[in-house]
Amino acid sequence: MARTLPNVIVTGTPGVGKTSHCELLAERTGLKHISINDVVKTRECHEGWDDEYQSWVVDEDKLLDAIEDEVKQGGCILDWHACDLFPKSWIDLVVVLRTDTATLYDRLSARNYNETKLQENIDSEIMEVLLQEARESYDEEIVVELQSTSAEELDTNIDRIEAWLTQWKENNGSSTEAA
Ligand SMILES: Nc1ncnc2c1ncn2[C@@H]1O[C@H](COP(=O)(O)OP(=O)(O)OP(=O)(O)O)[C@@H](O)[C@H]1O
Repeated sequence: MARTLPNVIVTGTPGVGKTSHCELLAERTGLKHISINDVVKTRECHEGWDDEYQSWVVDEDKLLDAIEDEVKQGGCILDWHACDLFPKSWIDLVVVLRTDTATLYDRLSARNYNETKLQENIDSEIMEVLLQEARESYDEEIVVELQSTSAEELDTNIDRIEAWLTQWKENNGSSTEAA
């Protein structure tokens, strides 16, 4: 069944601004923000807690099962620091947020991340790990890289995604539906 609303992934290194973008985007468009971190925790899609990395060890099959019905209906914004596990057939746009190293360092330090976790995330951003993952997993025309260092960039990014959504609805014959 064709979706009448698209599904969007907002991804990037932890601290780059995914939650900030998804919350604003959901408010402005009516699309549903699905925080995968919350799903993993509340629906127990994990195999326990990793003390070194201070994060859950995710059970990807269980996670996909947990969100499949909802996502297949369309109109979801998937917010996570990984993207390659979501089937291509589910996804219409992949937004990869980026920021510079100094900004990311400040944001993650403010969260009191331990040294291992902080360094791993900084390295990941420098190596463009998420951007590569997105480009390898989805068609290049649906992958968009956006800067998220300033509040102005956040606003511009939301405007761009909103404009893309309007266009998607026109192209898919759902422009008269409520967002
Ligand atoms: N474009 C931006 N301009 C200014 N501040 C930003 C921007 N994006 C994010 N921030 C700030 O950076 C911090 C981290 O943002 P946020 O929680 O949205 O990141 P995240 O990518 O969702 O992190 P995580 O993956 O850990 O959930 C917050 O304090 C937020 O206000």
